Formats: sequence, C-alpha cells, structure tokens
Amino acid sequence: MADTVTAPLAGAADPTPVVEATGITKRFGATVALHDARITVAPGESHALVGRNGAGKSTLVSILTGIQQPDSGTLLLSGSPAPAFGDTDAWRSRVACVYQRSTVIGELTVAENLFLGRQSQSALRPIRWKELRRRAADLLAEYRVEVDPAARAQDLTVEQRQFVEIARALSFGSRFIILDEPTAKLDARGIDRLFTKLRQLQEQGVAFLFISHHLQEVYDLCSSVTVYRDARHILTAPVAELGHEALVEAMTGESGSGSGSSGPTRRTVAADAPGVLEISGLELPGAYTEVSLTVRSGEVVGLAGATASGNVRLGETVAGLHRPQAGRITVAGRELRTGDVPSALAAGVGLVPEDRHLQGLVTERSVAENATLTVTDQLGPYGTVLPSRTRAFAQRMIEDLDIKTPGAATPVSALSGGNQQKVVVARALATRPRVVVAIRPTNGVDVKSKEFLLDRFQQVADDGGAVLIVSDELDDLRSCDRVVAMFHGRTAGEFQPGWTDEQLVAAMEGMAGPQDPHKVKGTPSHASHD
Ligand SMILES: Nc1ncnc2c1ncn2[C@@H]1O[C@H](COP(=O)(O)OP(=O)(O)OP(=O)(O)O)[C@@H](O)[C@H]1O
Repeated sequence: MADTVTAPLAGAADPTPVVEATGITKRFGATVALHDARITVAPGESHALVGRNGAGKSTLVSILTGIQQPDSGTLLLSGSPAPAFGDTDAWRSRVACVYQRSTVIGELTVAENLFLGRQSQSALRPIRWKELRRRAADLLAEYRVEVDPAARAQDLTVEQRQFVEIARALSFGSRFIILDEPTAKLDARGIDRLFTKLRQLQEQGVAFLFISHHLQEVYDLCSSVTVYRDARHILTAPVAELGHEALVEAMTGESGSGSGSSGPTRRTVAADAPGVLEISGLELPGAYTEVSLTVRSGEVVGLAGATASGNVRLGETVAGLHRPQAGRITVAGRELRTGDVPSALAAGVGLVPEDRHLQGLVTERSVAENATLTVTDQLGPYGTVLPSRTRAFAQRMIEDLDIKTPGAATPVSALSGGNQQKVVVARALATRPRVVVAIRPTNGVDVKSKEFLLDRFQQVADDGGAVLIVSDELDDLRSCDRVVAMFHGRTAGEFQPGWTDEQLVAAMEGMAGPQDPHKVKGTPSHASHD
C-alpha cells in the first residue's frame, strides 16, 4: 500500500513527455471508440483534448489512467512503459484524473479522503486521527489548498472538492493530471479559482490534459490542443496558432460550420400570447423569495444565475421537486399541486434535470427504455408496454435528437456523456410537454449538438409551449427570447434581446440593474465577473 509522498514539486527541466500514446485502438463490440489515436503531453504543459460527443476522449482517459486496456498501441508515461494492468498504486503515482463527478466521499472528512486506504502504516496499528489531520494539513499547505482537513467533504464547494482530489493525486507522486470536463459544475467564480490553482501548479511543473466543451476555456488555459474526430487524431497545434473557426472545423469536419457565435434567428412572441407558465409570489426558504414570472405561449425564457442564486431550485419547483412555502404555479391556467412530480407531469411539465446521473437516467437500461420512461402509457393498451412500440418511439427520438448510439436497445452506459445528455432531453420532450424546464441542458454537449438541442426547445415554443432554460451558460441564454437574472434568491433584472455578456454577468453577480452598461469582464461560455 502506498504511503504519502509529499515530494516537493519541481520545475519542468526534463523534456521527456509525461505521456506519449501512439497507435491506440479500442473497440467496444462493433463500436470503434479509438482508431490509431495518439497524444503527447510535455512536462508542465497544459494540453487540451477536444472533440464532438463520442469522439473518443473519455475512452482515451480510461486508457491513460489504466482503467481500460487498449486493443493495440503503445503507452509511455514519463518515458517508461505503462504499469501492469491492475497495479493501481503504480498507475496513480504517474497519472490521475479529476472527473466532473467528484470521487471524494461526502460523509468522510477531507483528511480521511486524502488518506483513504492508507491511514496507517500497518493494518494492525490503529488509526491516529490527530496525526492523520496533521499530515493532511501539511499536504494541503504544500499545494496551497485552503481547505480545513477536519471539514466533511460534503460541506465543501465543488471546486474545493476538486482541489482535494488534485492534492491527493499529487501526494501519490503524480505530476500529470487529467481534468475531464472539470468546469461543468462550477460557476464563474469557481472556474476562476480552479484556473488560478492550475496555473500555480503548472508553474511548479505539473502537466495537465484538459477536456472541455467550452472552447473559450481551452484558449484561456491551454498552450496546445489536440482534436479527435470519429475515433481518430485529427491535429495537434499550439492554441495560439489555431483560431476558433479552424478549431470547430477540425472538430466537425465541416468548413464554415459556425459555432453559435452568429446567434439564433430572432423570433417575435406576440404581445398578447397567453401565459402558459405563471409563477406568482413563490417562496422557498433558503433558496428564493417572492419570485413572480410568466412564460407565454411561444416563448423561451432564460433564468440566469450563479450557483447560489436560487434559479435551479426555482426550476425544480416548477417540476414538482420542491414544495414552496408560499406562492402559486399555474400551467395553462390550471394551478399545480406544488411539491408533487406526478401532478407537474400530468399538467404537462417536462424536466431536463441538473444532474443526469442522479435525477435523469437508469444507465444500465436501454436508450429506448430511458427515452420512454415518461410515456409508458402511450406504448401499449391497458397499461402494457409493447417492445416494438417502445423501439419505434425511441427510434424517432434518436433521429430527432441526433443521438449517437448503435441502436435503441443499447444500454445508456455505453453512450458517451454528451449522448447520454441527449437521452435526458429526449425523455423530457417525449411527453410533448406544454412547459419545458431545462436545467443546464447542454451540459457536456459539444458545440454543434448544443445548437441542435437549443433548436429543439425553440420548436416546443413554436408549437405553442413555454420553455424555461435555467442556466449560467451564456450560449444557452443567448438562444432565449428574454432572460431573467436571479441573484441571492430574488429576480435581479430582465433582459431583452440585444443584451451584452457584461450586462447579464453583472446582474448575475448582483452588480447591476437590467441592461445597465457596466464594465465587467465576460467570457463567451460561462458567466464571469470582474
Ligand atoms: N463501455 C462502453 N461500451 C460500449 N461502447 C462504448 C463504451 N464506452 C464508450 N463507448 C463508445 O465509444 C465511443 C467513444 O465514446 P467516448 O465516451 O470516449 O466519447 P467522448 O469523446 O468522451 O464523448 P463526450 O464528449 O460525449 O463525453 C462512443 O461511440 C461510445 O458510445
């Protein structure tokens, strides 16, 4: 069992790549996930890996971290052949991965998480908790991570948990860290703090492989970028030499494909269109207060806000997941029984939940079963579910949402992350809802598919429905007919088309009224602040 290695970080004097993978091929049944793929990351380098959903990025990560074996290919870590498959200690002394979903255990303290499985030198010796906390404090100080070792992991913020994971990885001796969509659950401030920490560590010689669908983050953080497309390596280039359009072109294989920067075509919602979703005086203690909002037929409204703004809880309340203390919600004039999911479903509310793993999918079940979970009543007579009808229904959803899967019977666990997200959206749309509440709906979805999904929500509105997009992603919000910003549980301004990133970001940060010109730094992907 490995003990703590708190070797100080050194500069990047040795030019041997931390990873050099060549000719990597990996198949899952008939699916070729990687074909003759390669990647090289230099010490102290911040290297991005980008590609559309299903391009093979996560498969590469699982091979680089020893979770999966390639069918063929060569993998060198710091110039040495990769450890034997299954030799966990050897693998984690060379490479670690911080995933979007944290691997720390919420019920345990930071110190316990850091030394999990290596608390005591000998299994027979009792664990000395005081000593453990002291070692944890030393370790955190070494990497300048400001977290209390005695705090329960579940009480930490998402990025603090990531810092603990990074410190744990470094303590095993690894100087190469893979970050797989690390910003997906962070708000703007969290992203800033994570990037600051990564830059600090990079200066100390730590190398990163950074995977993100937010291309602006690639430009902000990385010096080189590798693009995969359809299981193959397409190019590796210095970030500074590859413009945004060329990068998207490499990812999609289509020239001049655009990336959402041109913005959606503006539609006008009739001024006398009836309110389909009406929220009045809603209050949920600890989350939001006195919120009133109407979404009219044909309208897509953005509900913007940072992590603690209350926007997510408000969206979830509409879908029946929380019972507010005061206020009313009506859908097409009918009052909802609040805090009751079946009642919201029956009224025609479809939900794209925030966390597809916790609230969205049964991953061991098929794409067909997951996509039709909310419409089983339409799949056969007298409460029966006909497999043929389920498959046909699912097939339509697969085509409609461009889900990349070998078939409707494929388990969702075999799909790439972005395609799993599309199944969640498919399920929300399967009921032909009058109201769609979509929480960060493009999470993990590539640039092209993002436009595609947002377009599907527009279609719901075009068919007379009302859509509420709850997000802090400026790309999501840009597609809306109107945006309401929330800050600390209250609405903090309304924005008509033509708003600038700076204006909206300022409102989300509690710094400005609607469309007040403010000098605030913004990024095109996530909201930022000054
Ligand atoms: N365990 C598995 N069984 C079967 N197929 C799999 C499995 N894991 C991945 N695949 C398939 O391999 C291909 C590559 O998937 P991978 O998860 O590596 O893509 P990705 O680039 O990480 O996508 P995303 O951006 O959506 O996360 C996909 O077609 C996926 O469905």
